[in-house]
Amino acid sequence: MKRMIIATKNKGKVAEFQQLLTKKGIEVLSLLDYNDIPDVEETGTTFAENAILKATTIANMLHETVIADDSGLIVDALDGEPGVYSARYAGEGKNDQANIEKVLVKLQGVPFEQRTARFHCTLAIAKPNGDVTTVDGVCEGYITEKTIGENGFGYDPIFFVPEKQRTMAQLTKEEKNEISHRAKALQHLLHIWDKLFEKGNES
Ligand SMILES: O=P(O)(O)OP(=O)(O)OP(=O)(O)OC[C@H]1O[C@@H](n2cnc3c(O)ncnc32)[C@H](O)[C@@H]1O
Ligand SMILES: [Mg+2]
Repeated sequence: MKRMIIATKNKGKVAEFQQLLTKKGIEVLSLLDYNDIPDVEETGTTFAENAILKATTIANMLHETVIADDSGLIVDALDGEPGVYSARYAGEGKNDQANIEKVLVKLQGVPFEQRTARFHCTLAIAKPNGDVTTVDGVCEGYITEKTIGENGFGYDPIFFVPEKQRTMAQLTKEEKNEISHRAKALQHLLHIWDKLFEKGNES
């Protein structure tokens, strides 16, 4: 396995997959390397449904094995919101700033110890023959009261990571990849990698 296509148009995700997979000798391509790939409509109500939808649609379109990532932020005090709707929480425009603002406004007055949250990532790996497998990763933390840090993407500036005593947006890419939901899911996938691609099982 010399290269892998990640079925995403999210630059932040691509950068993280690149860092994680390049050190395994795998070149990462994404949908940003292709022209005219339409957005897959995320009609599922779970991360797994959406990850499978994205992976199988793109594997079928490109006739290649691909990995799709469906992920999001789950805030306990908001009954699990924004959850699967994380990318479009404040509207269809996928505006990170507006999404963050909406979470912070809804959590106004909620004390720190009740601001527990987690990032969830489901990865689906789909082969052109229709085989699909999913793995998950979770990262626990707290929602801050204001944005702190410049790195990462999405909700990283309001996600405090107890292990690192900083927000996700204050971590380097390497530090985020030590603890993130995405890195943990990918680790699970790499554990079953040989089984997925053993002889007679490649296509
Ligand atoms: O569907 P693709 O093309 O992969 O890109 P997307 O940005 O739409 O991705 P999702 O549908 O999986 O939505 C996930 C959203 O959850 C948030 N999110 C996921 N992982 C995150 C991370 O590591 N740090 C911060 N926010 C994250 C962020 O707002 C994402 O836009
Ligand atoms: Mg999406």
